[in-house]
Amino acid sequence: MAKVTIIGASGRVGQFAAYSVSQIPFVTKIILFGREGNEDVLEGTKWDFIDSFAALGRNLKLFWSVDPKELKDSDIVIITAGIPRCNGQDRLDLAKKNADLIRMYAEMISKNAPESIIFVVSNPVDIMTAVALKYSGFPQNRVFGLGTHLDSMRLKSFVANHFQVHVSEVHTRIIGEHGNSMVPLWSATTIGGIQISNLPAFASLPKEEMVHWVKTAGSHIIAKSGATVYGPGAAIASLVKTVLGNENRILTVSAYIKSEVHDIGNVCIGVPARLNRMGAFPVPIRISEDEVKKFQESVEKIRIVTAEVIEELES
Ligand SMILES: NC(=O)c1ccc[n+]([C@@H]2O[C@H](COP(=O)([O-])OP(=O)(O)OC[C@H]3O[C@@H](n4cnc5c(N)ncnc54)[C@H](O)[C@@H]3O)[C@@H](O)[C@H]2O)c1
Ligand SMILES: O=C(O)C[C@H](O)C(=O)O
Repeated sequence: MAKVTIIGASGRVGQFAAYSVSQIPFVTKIILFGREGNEDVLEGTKWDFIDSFAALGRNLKLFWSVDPKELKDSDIVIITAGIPRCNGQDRLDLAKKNADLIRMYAEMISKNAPESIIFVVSNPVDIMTAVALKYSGFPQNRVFGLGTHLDSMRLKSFVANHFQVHVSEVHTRIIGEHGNSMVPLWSATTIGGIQISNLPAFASLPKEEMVHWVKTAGSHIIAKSGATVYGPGAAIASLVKTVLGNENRILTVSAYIKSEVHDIGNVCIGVPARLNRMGAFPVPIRISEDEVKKFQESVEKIRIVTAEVIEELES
């Protein structure tokens, strides 16, 4: 039995995330939360969802609201509200505009659902996670962001295709910024449990092209269809299932690190974390020298923008 609230439920990602979350068997209550003025969209979406539940034989309670009090007793609150980037923009261009909103929602969640877990999706997700952490006042494990989970899924799909294996045979991850400075961890990539560099086909793997595609996948999709929706929505639901199902899977989310990756820390960024009913717990890891260098660069980039955004919020 679990209650999930989606803030930004009138938006594209919020709607598909809500739909994907509604398919998790133990989710029994969903609140589609939106801002005043969007009541009609939320009302229409609610009834559309209820039709889908009838068709699929799902039995759960689903409401919409613009009243913060309805956040009460949420087990997890997903924040998808915020401006998305347009064709040609970088995710970091959204930082200052979305920070005010995330701050407002973090304070609202802290007041109305003080025991919940906050799951940030809005971009730039690493910085918005830091803003949500600061202004909710929640412990570090109870605030995390989608981070590089979606990027890791994108890479996984390419690797599985290249090796002609089912995606479940591929374990790979990308750490760092959900953006240009992301770092693929080939040292932590296995296929069928075998370290990828021990497979002869690794030599012909077009690694650079694959990573380039992962880095540009979001902008490519936005340029063609206007928004990324189904990838993020499904990725969000799989993390919600992992957390609420207390699965203790290790997935790559944006979380506050202290010193887990070669003593680099004091920032929210994409790292492998154990996810369970208490939230996200970064796993101490050791990676190759080259990967550490790139991760450090990614961290410093995010650290600077995070500091600028928080400074502006405080002024
Ligand atoms: N982390 C990821 O991997 C990932 C993936 C996809 C989208 N995103 C981000 O999610 C966010 C939403 O994307 P989308 O495509 O659903 O956008 P959208 O424009 O379809 O929806 C935006 C939502 O935010 C709400 N919103 C916008 N400004 C608001 C304000 N000032 N006050 C209150 N609510 C406001 C809207 O009402 C709507 O519900 C964007 O920031 C986007 O970049 C992140
Ligand atoms: O690329 C975007 O702006 C949306 C999202 O971060 C994504 O990677 O799909």
